[in-house]
Amino acid sequence: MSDKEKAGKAAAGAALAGVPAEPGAPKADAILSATGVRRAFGGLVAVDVEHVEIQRGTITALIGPNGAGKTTFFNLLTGFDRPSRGSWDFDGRRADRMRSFQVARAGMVRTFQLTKALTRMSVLDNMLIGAADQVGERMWAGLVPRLWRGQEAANRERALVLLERFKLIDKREHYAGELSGGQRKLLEMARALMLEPKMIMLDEPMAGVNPALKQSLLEHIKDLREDGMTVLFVEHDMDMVHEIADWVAVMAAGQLITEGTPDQISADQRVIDAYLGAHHDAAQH
Ligand SMILES: Nc1ncnc2c1ncn2[C@@H]1O[C@H](COP(=O)(O)OP(=O)(O)OP(=O)(O)O)[C@@H](O)[C@H]1O
Repeated sequence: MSDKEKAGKAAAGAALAGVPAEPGAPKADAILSATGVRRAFGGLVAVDVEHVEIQRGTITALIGPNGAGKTTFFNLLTGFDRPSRGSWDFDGRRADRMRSFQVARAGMVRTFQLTKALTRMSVLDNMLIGAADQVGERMWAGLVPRLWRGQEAANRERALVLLERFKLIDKREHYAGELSGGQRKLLEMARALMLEPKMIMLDEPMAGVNPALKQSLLEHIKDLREDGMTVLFVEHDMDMVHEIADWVAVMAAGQLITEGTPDQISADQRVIDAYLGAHHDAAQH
């Protein structure tokens, strides 16, 4: 472990010391604080979170069985979906009425899986529209030539620095579709960083990544914290959660059922039941 990583982990641990392992636990310095967030699709309540706070400068994992509402909750917080009710503050500003691009501008940025349209663009073009796609990828894809002309040199410079950091610089003129699964994940993260976020939200950053690249991705995620960012990520792989998360929030059937350190969560009977319950249900279908 590098000195920088040790310092980052220790600072995150100190910030969370004494926070009770219970849903909605207050944090000393919450960058995000959400209350009464509910999203129903017809009769199905996908998200019903009473209260949650995310401590600034930490890596928080959001876990829960399939269909727990994790992705829907991400979509709500980042303005890509609208709640049935609820409110939240991000970095001291009311954010629940913001549109997705306003949320991104305020500093809360999520990664997106590379869609078909993006895989047909070069890696560098993907970076240059990295900021823009938070307002709707399809709309912006058509504007790339104009962006190219109008772009500031600073954007290009930043893109190249990030591609270097994520070891994708040699691929900059390649189609994104030519990248391996792991390299795509790196590109998704690098694109989100074009916006210089304060908080980055990663949806299953390890899905489809081979073991060789997993370690490198983990290091990149820790670096985000060491650079002062707050990280919230959805993940199913508990080994990974143990390795990098300072804190874990658990959702089941739309609700936040508990929070705590990775060790506390692994030992929590409610968490074990939630996962076993989900498997049990699946087995019955
Ligand atoms: N647009 C939608 N219309 C109707 N139902 C939806 C919609 N989006 C999500 N749902 C439902 O809401 C519930 C929560 O889904 P969500 O994708 O948020 O769960 P998740 O925890 O991210 O699951 P996974 O781990 O499988 O990705 C599911 O029952 C899902 O079928």
